[in-house]
Order: sequence, then structure tokens, then C-alpha cells
Amino acid sequence: MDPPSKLSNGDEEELPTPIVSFLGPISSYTHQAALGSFEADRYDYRPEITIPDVFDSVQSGEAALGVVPFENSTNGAVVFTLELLADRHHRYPDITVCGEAYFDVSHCLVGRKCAMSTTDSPVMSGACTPTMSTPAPLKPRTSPLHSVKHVKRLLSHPQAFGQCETFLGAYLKGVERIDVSSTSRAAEMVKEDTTGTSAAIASKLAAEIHDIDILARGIEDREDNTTRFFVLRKGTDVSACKSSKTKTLISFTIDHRTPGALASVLQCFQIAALNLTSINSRPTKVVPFQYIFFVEFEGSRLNDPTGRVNKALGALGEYVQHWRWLGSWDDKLGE
Ligand SMILES: O=C(O)C(=O)C[C@]1(C(=O)O)C=C[C@@H](O)C=C1
Repeated sequence: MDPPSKLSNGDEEELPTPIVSFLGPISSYTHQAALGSFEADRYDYRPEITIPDVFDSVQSGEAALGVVPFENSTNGAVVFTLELLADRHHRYPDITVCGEAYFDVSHCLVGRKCAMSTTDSPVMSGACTPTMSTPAPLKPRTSPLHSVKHVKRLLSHPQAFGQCETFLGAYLKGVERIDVSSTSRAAEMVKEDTTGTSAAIASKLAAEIHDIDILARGIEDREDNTTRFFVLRKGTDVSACKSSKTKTLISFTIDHRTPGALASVLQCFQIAALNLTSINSRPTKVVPFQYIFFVEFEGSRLNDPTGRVNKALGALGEYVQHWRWLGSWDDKLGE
């Protein structure tokens, strides 16, 4: 992906290297996805602590691009990102999605090997034995490489917990879980814990960087576990969407009292023969149980040779209270 174009401020003056901000610290999956998406020597990479920090850095113009997780194939939407795209307080009026990246996510349980129990069998749970409360327990895809009996607390990003439920249910049932801002932050905190009783769900790279032990590998519920990341920018690059496969994201609100209001909006896409690729919603936080909807579909507003995208977007105004185009980009699924 090319850096967003800048206004030239002089013939000979060298422009600063554009910054790509990402959910850090370094070695997060978001970092790894960002490194795989751009030519490394054209950008400076800057880790941010939270997803809102990435949005802020792009909206303020400090970062030319920002990379955030959007959804996972096993555990669904990343609500933190949807919340910011909902932009209820108009803090991110200029942010658009200009790209996406898919990254195969294989989690490790990382921590400290327990010195006292090196001879213990690492398999120490009867979780696969049917019980009254769990008559058909799921079988984890892997078992620990080392004992995990000493683990008293487990840290990770909430998305990662949701991707490893079978392993956690079998080997770390009842262990306290602590949500942190990213998997790599969790690995960092495990490193800082001198008791050696904390463990994290994080990447192999995070274990290597923080010099902590891998207690189990491949602990995700599904082998095809994949996370999709969005690339954000400020404003629009009208020359974007070069591929023949593109996607667009919009958000909208409807009058919930009108029967069929949502169906009427979706019909605009059906009439224009546009395939929908995802639908999400978040509460409006204005009226309880009313929603901001997000619809993603195939096609680009910026490169629309058949005019179908602009036709659908033109038609939906009749059925929504408010809508916002959140970006169009090249579809990377399957590449
Ligand atoms: O990038 C990271 O390491 C994160 O912690 C975020 C995140 C996510 O929110 O989906 C990224 C990839 C994995 O799906 C798990 C966690």
C-alpha cells in the first residue's frame, strides 16, 4: 500500500517518513499484520497502547495509517473497534477504512515453567471425562508442553480468551482471567510478575521477545483461526481500490418503530445486486435496545464502473435516519 499523499512543502525539502500506528506493544498480532501489509522501509512503525490511541493518532494526523483488529473467524467482531467506528461523539469524523489484512493467529500459553513440578505430567485435568454438568466435553487440539498447575492468573486480550475456550476449559478451568489491552501487553506483564504464577495467551514472537517460556502451543479452538485487521487513514484516497475485488463499509441508524425499516435498507443492496459480506450492530446509547448498524458489501464507492454502489448508497437515504460511508478498499480475502 502506498503512503497517503501529502501536500508538498517545498521542492527540495524531504518529507518525514510517514508513521503507521498499531495496537502494540511490539509483537502483538496487530504489529505482525501491519509488518506484512506495507513496505517496511517506507514507514516508521509506532505501537499504541489501546485501539482508541490508534484512532486518535490517525484523526490527529500524527500517523498516516493505523492498523486495528476488526474481526476474528472464531470469535467474531472486535467490539472495541466497532465502538470507535460508531463514533457517537464525532471524535473521528475523518477516519476511513482504506485497507484490510488477514493474519493466521496461532496462540501460545506463555509464562514461567514451574521449577517444582518438572516431573509432573503436563496433562492434569479430567476435563475430557464426561461429567453430569458437562456430558459431552470438547477435546482440546493440543495439550500443555509443561505443567500449568502453578498458574494462578491468566492475562490476555478478551478476543484471545474467546478463541481458546476449549483448551482453557480443559487445562485452566476456574483460573482467574484478566483482560488487558493486547496479547503482547499480556506477555509483557507476565514477564514483570516475579512470582512466576501468571500466564498469558500471546504469540510465539511475544514469548521470544520477552524471553518467557512457551507452556503450550497452538491452543486456539480452530486450526483456521484468522483475524482480519483494518487499515485506517484520515480522509479519502480517491485513487484507492485498484483491484477488481473491493469492499465498502457503512454505518447507519433507522427509525426502530417503522416495521421493515432495516429490511428496506438491505433491499437497496439487493436491488443493486451487491453482495453483503458482514453485518454488525452496536447500541445507539441514545435509546435502550436501538442500534447503530454496520453493513459491509462487495464493491467500491471510489471505483464504481457499473454505478451499482453509488446507486445503492443513493437509494438508502430514504430509509435511514443517518448514514456514513466508512471506507472502500481492496478485498484481501483469499490472497
Ligand atoms: O493484536 C493483538 O495482539 C491483540 O491483542 C488484538 C487481537 C484482537 O483484538 O483480535 C488481535 C488478534 C487476535 O485475534 C487476538 C487479539
